[in-house]
Amino acid sequence: MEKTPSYFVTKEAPSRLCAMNCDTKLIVVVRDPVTRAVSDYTQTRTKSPGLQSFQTLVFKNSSLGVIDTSWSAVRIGMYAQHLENWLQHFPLSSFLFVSGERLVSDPAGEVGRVQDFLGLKRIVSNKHFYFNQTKGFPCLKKPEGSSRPRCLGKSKGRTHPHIPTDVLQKLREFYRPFNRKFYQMSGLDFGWD
Ligand SMILES: Nc1ncnc2c1ncn2[C@@H]1O[C@H](COP(=O)(O)OS(=O)(=O)O)[C@@H](OP(=O)(O)O)[C@H]1O
Repeated sequence: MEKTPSYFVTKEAPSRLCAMNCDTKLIVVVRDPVTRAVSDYTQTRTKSPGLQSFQTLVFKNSSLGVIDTSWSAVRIGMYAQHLENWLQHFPLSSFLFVSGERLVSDPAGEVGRVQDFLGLKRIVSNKHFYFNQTKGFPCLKKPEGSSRPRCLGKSKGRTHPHIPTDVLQKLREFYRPFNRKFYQMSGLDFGWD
């Protein structure tokens, strides 16, 4: 098993992976691309505190409101385009799409789907999670080999900066056709718009 978010958006990844093993099972965690873009920006800004504002980076031309698709924070969320590339090499049945939103609201349910997809016994269930009020996210009650609860690290679940509503709205409109196409291709409606 291996994971990195960049596989999904790397042009050469599907052909290379298929050359290695075309029966590989593929799990893709997707969340609302607007929130994803802000999350991505938040992450980059942590590493480069002098980074320009989100609204400066997201537009190619702010007066015309043209979204800059060359900005990776935007490009990665164009899921339909990336999936199209993967479907040249892998059948849809090789994929499990995990909802990033449900991973937070119902972690056991989403992990249950992962276990089924991988042909594993449903070992992880509701009883393994609790909602940590301080973190604001679900955490593991008792990870294997430890007697103490464990949440994901500080870099997961950071507070996002405030982005003006009209900017988010423009981005939401931009993503709508890509989202619709992604729902069609995957056969799943993630309800992002
Ligand atoms: N249980 C739990 N605890 C903490 N965080 C959770 C959890 N479940 C999902 N998330 C969401 O995971 C987001 C970070 O994941 P990334 O995809 O950025 O991770 S990575 O790219 O693989 O490093 C992170 O995004 P941000 O909120 O933008 O930080 C979280 O919203």
